[in-house]
Parts: sequence; structure tokens; C-alpha cells
Amino acid sequence: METPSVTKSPKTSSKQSDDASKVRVVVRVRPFLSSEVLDKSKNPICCASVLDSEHGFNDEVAVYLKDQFTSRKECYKLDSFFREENSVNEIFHKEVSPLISGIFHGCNGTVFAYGATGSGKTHTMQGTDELPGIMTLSMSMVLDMCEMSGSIAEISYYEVYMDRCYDLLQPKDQEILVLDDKEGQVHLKGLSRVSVSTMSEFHQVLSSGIQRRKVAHTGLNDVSSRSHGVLVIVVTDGSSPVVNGKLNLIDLAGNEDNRRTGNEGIRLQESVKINQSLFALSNVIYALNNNKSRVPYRESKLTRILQDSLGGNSHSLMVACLFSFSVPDYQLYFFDPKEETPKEKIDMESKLRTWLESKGKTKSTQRMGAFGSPLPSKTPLSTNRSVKKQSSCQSYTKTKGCTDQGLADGRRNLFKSGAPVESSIEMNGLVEDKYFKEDMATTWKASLPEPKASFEDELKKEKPICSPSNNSGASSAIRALHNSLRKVLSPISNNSIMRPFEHIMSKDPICMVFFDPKTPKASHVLTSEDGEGFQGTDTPLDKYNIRSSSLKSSLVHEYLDFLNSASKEELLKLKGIGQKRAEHILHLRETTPLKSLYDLEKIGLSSKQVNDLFRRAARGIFD
Ligand SMILES: Nc1ncnc2c1ncn2[C@@H]1O[C@H](COP(=O)(O)OP(=O)(O)OP(=O)(O)O)[C@@H](O)[C@H]1O
Repeated sequence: METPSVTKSPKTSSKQSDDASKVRVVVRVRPFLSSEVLDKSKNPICCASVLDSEHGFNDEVAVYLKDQFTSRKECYKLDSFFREENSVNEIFHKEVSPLISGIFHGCNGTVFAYGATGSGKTHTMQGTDELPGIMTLSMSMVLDMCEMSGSIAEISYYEVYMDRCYDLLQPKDQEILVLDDKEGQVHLKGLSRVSVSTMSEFHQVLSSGIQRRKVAHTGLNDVSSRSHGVLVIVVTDGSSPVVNGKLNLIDLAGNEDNRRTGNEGIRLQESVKINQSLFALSNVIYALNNNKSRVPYRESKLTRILQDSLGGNSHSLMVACLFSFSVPDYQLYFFDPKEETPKEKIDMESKLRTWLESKGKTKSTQRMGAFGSPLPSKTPLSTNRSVKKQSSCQSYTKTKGCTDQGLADGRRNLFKSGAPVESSIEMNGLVEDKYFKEDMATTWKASLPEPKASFEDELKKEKPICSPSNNSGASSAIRALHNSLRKVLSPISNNSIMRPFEHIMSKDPICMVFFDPKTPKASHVLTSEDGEGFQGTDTPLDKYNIRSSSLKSSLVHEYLDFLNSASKEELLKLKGIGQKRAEHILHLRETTPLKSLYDLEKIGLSSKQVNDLFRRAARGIFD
């Protein structure tokens, strides 16, 4: 059962392999399910469409994403586009079958479904009994080819959960060690490999693995994959254990925006790991598709494991799953407009301006003045998420065998102190590099070119967004989709992550973290019409407390405005913001403007660091 540690090394030198190393990017749009909107009065709005005028050029396609609620209009060049009415079969025949031929000729192949939670990744990869997914279709073709060539097919099935790898074909929760040999080849120590010669054997083995995969109910998906599931189909010639080639079929866990999922505790930790590893994957794809000399495989367990299947002479396909529609309840980006206290806002602006000017940061102040708040001001139309998943118990649908508490209990040991940091274990000459740091975000790459181009801009230029000679447009699209999937097309849940002092400052989530429990319990916005009166509070201390609370609130607001609108140079001039942080902030705000100081945690800062950062900025005012 154990995987022999022998694979052919990917070849990397030829021009051909340069092209092969690029990741082909196709989009699959999933249909709107009638079960998804409870309020039928809210009609879905199409938000992904194809620009026919661009279609057919070098087989690429321009996809136009729009969102009526945010006037977002973007256009991305992709390798192919599959509409709602296109079946998995079509994707398989056009995109996947060429990769399968390759594994019989020494090339590895990788197909992964990428997208926001609920966008149809599992549906595409795993499928159902009635609508077989890419995994089943691939296995069927591999078996046919084995029969013709006398080769043997074997499968492994594992999941990467919280940056640990588990064998799904073992009855027990068997952790697999990821080890490097002296040549830098990665080995999955102890991973099962099961010989498969018929489709019924395959179904049996795969469904037992699917039962073990970790899924859970989240605020955005009733049965959400909490791990990346990797099915590996290995082909050998039958006479030796040397692997001819292998095909990785990956159902990635979905991007999640935790202000919408309402994830807490374990779900939140899972989600952080999911997002980090997806980000690492997007960095790898970006590096491959832009011929970067360094490909950052080692930034997550997932990319490290896939090192020999992404790049080199491996052929990779990313199926980016999108919602084609958008309905008011699903829209992102909406939150209650923050009530302003204009007088104090102006005061704080002028204070900040004075401070910045004193530091020679006049551009920042102009920008702050000119931009005002970049934050959207629409109010959510509904506070409830209305997605309902069809509950099917078919063998190939996600099962809830290990959901919620069950999953939490089963994995409790994993969450005590996070992954080990910078230690290594040696075993049979193989080294497990436990490099992974809790805050992967601190390793975010510095120069991520922004792929976004407005639709209008692109039309003005009247030329393809990416050069047809390389696939950088596709890699840009990956980044854009990484953003887009989260930013525009994911369902919305207004559940935000509850913070320690939220109950105290629930009217102003922006500043909740900075209010100590001892700040006055009365509402902090108690100004009368002229902004001066204080209802129900008379003592000087009450007034002082209320004023200072409002002041803090305004300052936080100003600070966030600044972070959302300042240039990199301007950000660098603030205390506590260096090159890396500035770049991370710029990247982050492209996805979602910062609404709360807590959003800074998404760039890898702890709440203490966020606190310190703000305090340093605030202190600067009085320097
Ligand atoms: N092309 C499709 N046609 C019909 N139904 C679909 C399609 N794609 C997805 N669905 C349905 O949408 C729901 C969500 O799909 P799925 O579970 O595959 O999403 P996911 O991207 O895997 O989510 P997560 O990342 O949370 O695991 C399911 O009920 C699925 O059956």
C-alpha cells in the first residue's frame, strides 16, 4: 500500500517545458440555483459574461465581470470560458484529456478547482452519481489507456487540512509526513496507493475517502470543504515501481471572507489556513506564468507537495469557479455607513494633517482631503444569507460525516499551538522541514503587479489585456479572480467576527478594539444637533470620556481612510509601516478596503501589532 518514493524528475530546461510550466486558466461559471434565494423578489443579476468580440483569439477569451452594486467592471483574458450550460464533460474533453495522455509519457498533470466557497469546485471535481466530475471522467480515461498500453493505475487520496496532510484512504486519521530527499524531491511518507483496475473499484475507494474528508457547515456553505482534497492517479508500466506520470486532481477548499462566513474558533483557524495556502498557490502560479526565476513552492504545505506537479514539464490547469450571478443578498462590500461626527472628524483631519505636514507628508494630507472616505456607503439589503445547499446523500457529494463538533473534536489536538515553527525532523535520510510559520502572510510577496484593469480602460486600449505569447494575462486573472471571487462573487453574510469589545461599541465596529473595557458604557455618539450636547450625562468625567471616545473613533476612521487611499510612499511615511507592510496593505485594500483595524490582521499582524501600529500613529500626532 505504501507509496514507493520513486518518480521521474520533471525536466525543466527546454523551451517547450517553459511553456508547459505555465498554468492554463479556464473559468467555469456555475448556474444560479432556484433554491438559493428565499426572497424571490430579488432577481439575480448576471455578473460574468463573455466579450464576444475578443472571443476566439488564440483560443483565449475575454471575460467581463460586472457588478451593478459597486459599478465594478473588469475584463480578464483567460484561456477558456465555460458557461452555466456547459457540462463538466465539455471541460474534461477540451481541457483535461490532453493532460491524461501526458501522464503516459512521463509528464505530470495537475487540475485544480479554485474559487470562492460555494462556487462549484466540488461539483466540478468530484461531481455526483448522476453528473460525474473530472475525477471520475479522468479515471475512466486512464483505465481505458491502461488497458491499451498494459500500464497499471493506482490512486492515492489525501487532504491538506490546516497545513497537515492526511491519508483519506486509511481508516484511521493517518497523518502523512512531507519529506524532502537530498535532491530536493518531496515525498509523502506513508501515503497509501491503491491499485485500481475497474471503475467500480475506483468508486468504492474514492467514496470511502470522500466520507473521511473534512467538511463542515459554515455561514456560506452548508457543506463546505475545510481541506484541499487531492486525488492522485499514478501510472506505472507494471514491471517496476517507477512512476511514469501522475495526475493530481484537486478540489481546493474555497476562499472565505470571514466577515461574511461568521467563522469563529476552529472554523476561523481553518479559514485562515485555507486562505493562506490559496494565496501561496496563487503566488506559485504567478511566478510560473511570468517566468520568475524563483517559484515560491515552499510557502505552504500544499504548494510544497505539488512542487513536482506544478511547473517543470508538468501541465497544469486551473478551473476557476465563479458565480455567474449576483443577487442583492449575495453582494459583498456593503456595510452600514458609519455615522459621522462631522465636527470631530474635521478636527481630527486637521490634527492629522498638521502632524503629517510636520513630518513633510503633505501629499498624504492632500490625498486624505481629496479622497474623503473611500469606503462604500451602501447598506446591506438583507442581513441574512439565503444560500441553501441541496442536501444530497449521494456517494459523491460531500458528506457531513465529520462536521462541526465531530470535526472539531477529531482535530482538537491540532489547534493547541498551531504548526511547529522552524524545526525539522530527520527520518531515513529525509527531512521534514517544518518551515511553516503561523503568519504566512508575513511572507507575502513584495511585488504583486495589480492585474486589474477597468473594462473601459481596456476597451480604450483596444488590445488584449495580456500578450498572447505568454500566459501572464491568465496569471493576472488568477490574482484578479482570487480577489474577484472574494470581492464580488461570493455570497454575503453580514456576520462579522465578534471582537472582545464589540458588545460595548457595537455602533462603531471600526473602533471597537481600541476601547478599553473601562471606557464609558454609554453610547459614544451622543452629540446633539449642534454636536455639543450630551444627553443624560452631566459630569465633567462623563463628558470627557465621551469626547475622548469619539475622538478615538474619529482618529481610527481617519487612519483607515488614510490606509485605504494613500500611495505606497505615503504609507511608508507612517510610523510602523515598512516596505512589506505597505505592500501588503496596498494588496489587501484592492480586495476589500479596510473597514476596521482588525482587517490589518489579514496581512499577518496580530491584534497586538495592529494595536501598536495604530497607537504609534496616534502618538505621532502629539510628537
Ligand atoms: N454547475 C453546477 N450545476 C448545478 N449545481 C451546482 C453547480 N456547481 C455547483 N452547484 C451546487 O452548488 C452548491 C455549492 O457547490 P460546491 O459544494 O461544489 O461548492 P464549493 O466551491 O466546493 O464550496 P466549498 O469551497 O465551500 O467547499 C452545491 O449544492 C452544488 O451542488
